[in-house]
Amino acid sequence: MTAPAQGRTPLMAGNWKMNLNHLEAIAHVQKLAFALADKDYDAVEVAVLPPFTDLRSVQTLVDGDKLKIKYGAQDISAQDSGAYTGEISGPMLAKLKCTFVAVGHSERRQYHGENDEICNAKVKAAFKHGLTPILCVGEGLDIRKAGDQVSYTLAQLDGALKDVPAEHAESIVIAYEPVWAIGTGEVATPEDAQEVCGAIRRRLAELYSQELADAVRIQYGGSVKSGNVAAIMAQPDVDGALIGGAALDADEFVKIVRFRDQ
Ligand SMILES: O=C[C@H](O)COP(=O)(O)O
Repeated sequence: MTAPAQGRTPLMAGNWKMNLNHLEAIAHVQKLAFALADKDYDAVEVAVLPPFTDLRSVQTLVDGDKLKIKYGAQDISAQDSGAYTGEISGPMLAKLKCTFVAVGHSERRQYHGENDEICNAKVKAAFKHGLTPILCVGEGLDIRKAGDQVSYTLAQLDGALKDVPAEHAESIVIAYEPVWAIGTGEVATPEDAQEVCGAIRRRLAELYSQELADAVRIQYGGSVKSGNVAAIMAQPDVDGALIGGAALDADEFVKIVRFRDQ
């Protein structure tokens, strides 16, 4: 087994989006746990990001059976509490022992108007409550066609990390998700993924330090499947994947987690 680049443990996270109710969630996580209950499973960190309504069920299962699977939410409010109908706060997610929370997923940006300022507030809210943000960045098709994918994505990174101190930023996870590859079956080439993930790491070194940049995990997301994950993971600056559609099939997700076996 090859050692993870720079000692970074790969993170494979399944973003279920608005799929699987709390009963289906229990069955799904049990299946993952059974399939991943061996020693190699320690070489990859595995997480699921279910809908809010599933989190208590997943927590009960993970706690009760002492599973190594981690879990988190798909969004977080920038506020701690109060009259914010429909929102879920950092303290609520922390109480559910969430490890991760996705921030700025392109679907939040597209359908809920989340801009870099909002993402910045949400990143800070996550850290305030001991949660690890998985900050999603990435360009749309027009930007890609114009060849501006690196500058566009780095501007999103800069905006979301504004005034985030190094002691927090060192544990962030960045997910590079080109919007044109999400749910389309059109996966970025490994070289496309490396180009932007490498640029993200260089920007982290400029914003903070090389040491911090070397420690941060950068995922690729966008039509990841068992058949393409190994080539993407072979890139030096790709440390995992944020998986949407393929994460809803437990067998397929397990194959992705076991990318080294392919
Ligand atoms: O969060 C996951 C991404 O949006 C990727 O989704 P996908 O694997 O269905 O393309």
